[in-house]
Amino acid sequence: MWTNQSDRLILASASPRRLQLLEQIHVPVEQLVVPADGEDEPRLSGERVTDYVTRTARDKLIRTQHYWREQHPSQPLPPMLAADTTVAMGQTILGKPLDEMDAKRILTELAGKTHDVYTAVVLSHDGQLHEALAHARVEMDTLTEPEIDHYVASGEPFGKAGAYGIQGIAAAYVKNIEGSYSAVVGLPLFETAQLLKRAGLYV
Ligand SMILES: Cc1cn([C@H]2C[C@H](O)[C@@H](COP(=O)(O)OP(=O)(O)OP(=O)(O)O)O2)c(=O)[nH]c1=O
Repeated sequence: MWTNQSDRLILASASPRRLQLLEQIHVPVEQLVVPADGEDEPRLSGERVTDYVTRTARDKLIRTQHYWREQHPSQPLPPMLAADTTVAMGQTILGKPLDEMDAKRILTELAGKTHDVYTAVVLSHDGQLHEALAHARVEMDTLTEPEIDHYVASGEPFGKAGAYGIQGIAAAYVKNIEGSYSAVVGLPLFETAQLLKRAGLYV
């Protein structure tokens, strides 16, 4: 249950999935989308996947805090949450597909193998930053070329890390998952609730 009667949570994200997931656990939430290019953040050289995903979530939060302060110069900052979801095979990141060819390349890489999905969540409240990292292992079925072509033509892979949506058609291709399902969809609900509780915003 949300404890803060005066403030809603500002969701620093354009993702409709993250909004839905927060609503699922009854967090009163308002989305604030800072104009961005929608492309993946560049990775620093030698940066570990877990560091990359955490840094990216933190950057999204800080960018949105700046934007909010510009719009509301004399008001205190409300609680704000950002997240980043990254799909990886070992230390190789399989980002959002750039086009159809790229989506096919990514799906060919994932087919018949197990990969990692990491979602980092960052929450700011009362001048403090709370962070969590959730992980899942996802086993993808083998996929034929016509299956991949058909899936890419559905449009579902676009705007999604790893070029698939487990909450959509891709559920038919996911053989097994270990770890947080909601982390794969974009926001790990258990870890998010823990962060909100730690900040005194949720009981
Ligand atoms: C693997 C997987 C990813 N995704 C989505 C979750 C994220 O929205 C997206 C990963 O991109 P992100 O960069 O984490 O998020 P985003 O660009 O959608 O939103 P924002 O940066 O504004 O918060 O991929 C699914 O919806 N289902 C899946 O199964």
